[in-house]
Amino acid sequence: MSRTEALRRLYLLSWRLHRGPVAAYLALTVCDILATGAFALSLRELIQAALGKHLAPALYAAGGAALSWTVTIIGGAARGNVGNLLTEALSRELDVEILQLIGRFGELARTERPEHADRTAMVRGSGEVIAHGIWTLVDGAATIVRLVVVVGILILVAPVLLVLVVLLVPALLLPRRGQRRIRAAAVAGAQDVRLAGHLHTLLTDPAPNTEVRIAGAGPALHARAEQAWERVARRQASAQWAAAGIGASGWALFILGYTAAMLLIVHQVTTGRAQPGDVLLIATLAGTLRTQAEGAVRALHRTADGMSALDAYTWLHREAGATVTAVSPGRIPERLHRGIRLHRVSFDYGPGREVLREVDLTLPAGSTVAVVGEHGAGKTTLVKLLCKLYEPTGGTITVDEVPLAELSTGAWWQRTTASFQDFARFFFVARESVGVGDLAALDDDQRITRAVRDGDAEQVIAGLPDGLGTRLGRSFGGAELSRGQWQRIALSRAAMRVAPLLCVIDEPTASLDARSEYAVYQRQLTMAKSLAGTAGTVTVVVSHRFSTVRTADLIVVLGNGRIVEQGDHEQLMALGGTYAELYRLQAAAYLDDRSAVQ
Ligand SMILES: Nc1ncnc2c1ncn2[C@@H]1O[C@H](COP(=O)(O)OP(=O)(O)OP(=O)(O)O)[C@@H](O)[C@H]1O
Repeated sequence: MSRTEALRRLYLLSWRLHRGPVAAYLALTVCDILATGAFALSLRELIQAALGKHLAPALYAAGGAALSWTVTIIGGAARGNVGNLLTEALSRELDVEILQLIGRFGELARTERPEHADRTAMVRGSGEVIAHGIWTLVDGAATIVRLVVVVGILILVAPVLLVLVVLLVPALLLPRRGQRRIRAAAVAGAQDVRLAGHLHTLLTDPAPNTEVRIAGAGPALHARAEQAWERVARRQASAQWAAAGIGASGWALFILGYTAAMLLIVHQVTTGRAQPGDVLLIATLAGTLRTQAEGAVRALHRTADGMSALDAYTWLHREAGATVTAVSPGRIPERLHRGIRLHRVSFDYGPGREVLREVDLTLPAGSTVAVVGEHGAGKTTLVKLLCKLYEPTGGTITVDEVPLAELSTGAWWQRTTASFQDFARFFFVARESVGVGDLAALDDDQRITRAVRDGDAEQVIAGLPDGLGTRLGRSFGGAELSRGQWQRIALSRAAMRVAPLLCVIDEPTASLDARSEYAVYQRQLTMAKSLAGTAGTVTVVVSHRFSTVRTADLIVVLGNGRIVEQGDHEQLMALGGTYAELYRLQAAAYLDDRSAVQ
């Protein structure tokens, strides 16, 4: 979508939303332009009639000037109010649309790129700036028409004053160059603004702030945030000064021209080639010219902000469009018959950051697969590839022999459930916090109750004052949960879908004690078995605790981006490799712990 298309679209949207106010705004704008011309002409008549001592024409001209002045003042105020109403209505629509567009980004790799994050941060919540810019643009156009009217009258009186109009051009155009500098400074500082925002979150959000306080890192983080803001302020200040200098040089030329024109008219009056009234008229009109030109420049400034946000909005449309129009000819099977296969799959987060290297792996339909390995081995990356959150940079993933890349991302997500270690906390009532796992079933209490059971969260819900109707999250006056309890809510959410083809549980029990972990895992296994019968679901569990995953059908050990070992528990123990060594180490540590307790 180009800028022109976006403008056209937004004006049409405003027209559809508020025909009456749009029509009123345009009518008031036309009246305002006419009133400006009428005022200047009435003034001229008034001066001529007064100098000629003609009372009646002087009175008519005075009436005309008063009327046009009234239209300018009252109409201007009304136009301001109607403009605000239009801006507010459009900004609400835009903010909703912007959120929807951001929500359409499928692949994480793209959204994680810093330049992508910067532009998204610029466009998020910018509905008001865009809407304001859209209506300021109309204002600017009206100001330019008013200028043309004033200029026309000026030239009628004294053609030599055309030079003033020529001198207005640099005065009007140079500030745009200054504005471009200011916009470039905003773009260059976007990363620092985000950094400062992140540091602000660390310093103010209760969860990270606890850690920050205990670590005594507060002052250092404050200093970093200050440095980031200082960099932003320095860039902006230098751009603002440069813009002010450029703008002032344009106006200096105009003032020189204005002084010369006045001297010329005075000279013409003294030599009898012009009337004394012309001096007054020209002084008034030149003043109006300057006011209108300044108005046009101000409108340009305000429009420039709106246009830079509009550019980010058109970029957002293009990015979201690219995601939506991706060809997805493959059909998602009703149930899995063969399973999911990785053929020489590689993935990197950027040049030189390869995390997975030529991984070959078969996840048979109906199986439970455990992925284990050291920190940073690539376990989460692997399951995110299966979830189609990233596209492999090499090789292919197939679902019953259909390449995953050919399946629509949205449709695949409809048949996927996932619970990650950095799970989300929805500060809604508990019913919604679970039900959001399958929006279509948000009102289905039976499904939600079953999901709560499958997520082993029955006790959590029972402990809440209004059960499933309790609001969660203290920041909204609701009940606060422990991390482990939030995690059970997340597991319940993941259990909402009826027949997923892929069920991912990444570190499902990291916040739970050993007994709870065992119970949850058993429950997940039972669920996996039942889903395997319903839809041939592949359940992938990522875990560091080998004791809990020993019953999985297949255990995959990742190391250095490759599969080091795979098989079931007995096979891997018999192999006597990494798995066997780590399993024995964990078991010994557990026994030591127990004997220490006894
Ligand atoms: N979004 C990202 N951008 C860039 N690099 C990333 C990103 N996510 C992970 N990595 C890098 O990829 C590597 C593998 O990370 P991944 O989270 O897949 O490991 P993991 O085995 O799940 O680790 P853990 O057991 O600690 O959760 C790490 O070195 C990490 O730094």
